[in-house]
Amino acid sequence: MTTLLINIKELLQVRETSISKVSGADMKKLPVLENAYLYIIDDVISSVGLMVDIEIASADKIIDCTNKVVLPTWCDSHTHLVYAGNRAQEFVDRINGLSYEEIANRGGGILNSAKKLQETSEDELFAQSAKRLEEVIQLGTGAIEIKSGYGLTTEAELKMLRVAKRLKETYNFPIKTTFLGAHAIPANYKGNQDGYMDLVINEMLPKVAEQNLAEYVDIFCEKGYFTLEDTERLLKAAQQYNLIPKIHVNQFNAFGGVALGVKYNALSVDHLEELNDDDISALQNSETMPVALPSCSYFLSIPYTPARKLMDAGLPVALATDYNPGSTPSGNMNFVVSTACIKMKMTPEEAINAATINGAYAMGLSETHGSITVGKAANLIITKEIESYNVLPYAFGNNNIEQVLINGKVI
Ligand SMILES: N=CN[C@@H](CCC(=O)O)C(=O)O
Ligand SMILES: [Zn+2]
Repeated sequence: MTTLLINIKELLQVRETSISKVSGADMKKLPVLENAYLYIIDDVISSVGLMVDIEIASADKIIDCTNKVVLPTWCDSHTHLVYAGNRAQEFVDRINGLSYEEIANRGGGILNSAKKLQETSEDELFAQSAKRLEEVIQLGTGAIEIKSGYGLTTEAELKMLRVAKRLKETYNFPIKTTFLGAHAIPANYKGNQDGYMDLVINEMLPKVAEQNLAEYVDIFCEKGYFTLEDTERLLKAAQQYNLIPKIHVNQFNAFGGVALGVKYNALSVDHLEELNDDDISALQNSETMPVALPSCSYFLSIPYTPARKLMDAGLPVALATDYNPGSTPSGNMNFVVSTACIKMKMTPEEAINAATINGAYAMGLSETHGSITVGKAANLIITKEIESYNVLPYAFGNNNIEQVLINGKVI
């Protein structure tokens, strides 16, 4: 099957040679071909170029992209998309004055989602999650990471990861899975944090590895959740199973989680709403991707990750949704890109780099996704007719996507 996109007004993120990520001042550079074509054979990009140079005369399917922008699909490297029900009541409680922390202390928050998930059958959990996945694909997401962490018992954690695996198989879609058993201390372990860490490390972790259910390991390293000691214990134990860290750090407090992640070669450190100079120094000369989650900052009214500070220090930044029922009930990467521009003062070029190639890096997918490069997966967004790609972040809240192609097929 061959597909030819012609008359593309702007073809974004065209990289002749594959790069793994972009950092610092390079994030301002977004390579664009104007009046371009793109040719797909089966599920991969076969050639790209200017319309004036096109030599391909026919294809099984031709898509006219006059006045439209084409770009690689979004790479959403941080989600909790597999969850049960919602926490709309807590949203209302927050409007009425309770803080995220107060809600969690009353047994709401993550524990509320864990209770719901434990009571939900695997098939029902799959059905709810599949609906969310289908929705975000229509919004232009073409690769995604999914965490466990709303199970908090061995059985429920495994159930979440099995559901993520089934999504991957059912949709033939790039999904990376992360074991986040250390997301919160369940009520029956209150006052026995070490006991819960023992369960995570000695029972959950080996089963996750043995059943090949995750590639990454995560922990919510935060005051009131898990300490630096817990984090180090987990990351050390995970090494023997070759589970790579991608960790929640610095959401509310900065106390050394970033440096610890770097020490254990974390693929990414995520959140970073609070960030100090030591964190920046730790990230310099590391291969760890800082990941910002602006929709979470928006929803919880907490600070935005200082992306400018990171980029000015020569570092890369990736953008992701954090899709989850508590702090970010939205998997919309278009909103993330807009919010990064509007609130974090990222330029459209920086935000698009952060949401494509750098997101791919944060999932270990930059060899196959995240740019328009010959040989990479033909996962593409075709916009509606727009003046330029600047309109994507500018027209926040609008859906400017007309078509999404996954593995070369319009979905
Ligand atoms: N911060 C930790 N975990 C999630 C939110 C969890 C929840 O409130 O359900 C996050 O990344 O924001
Ligand atoms: Zn998260």
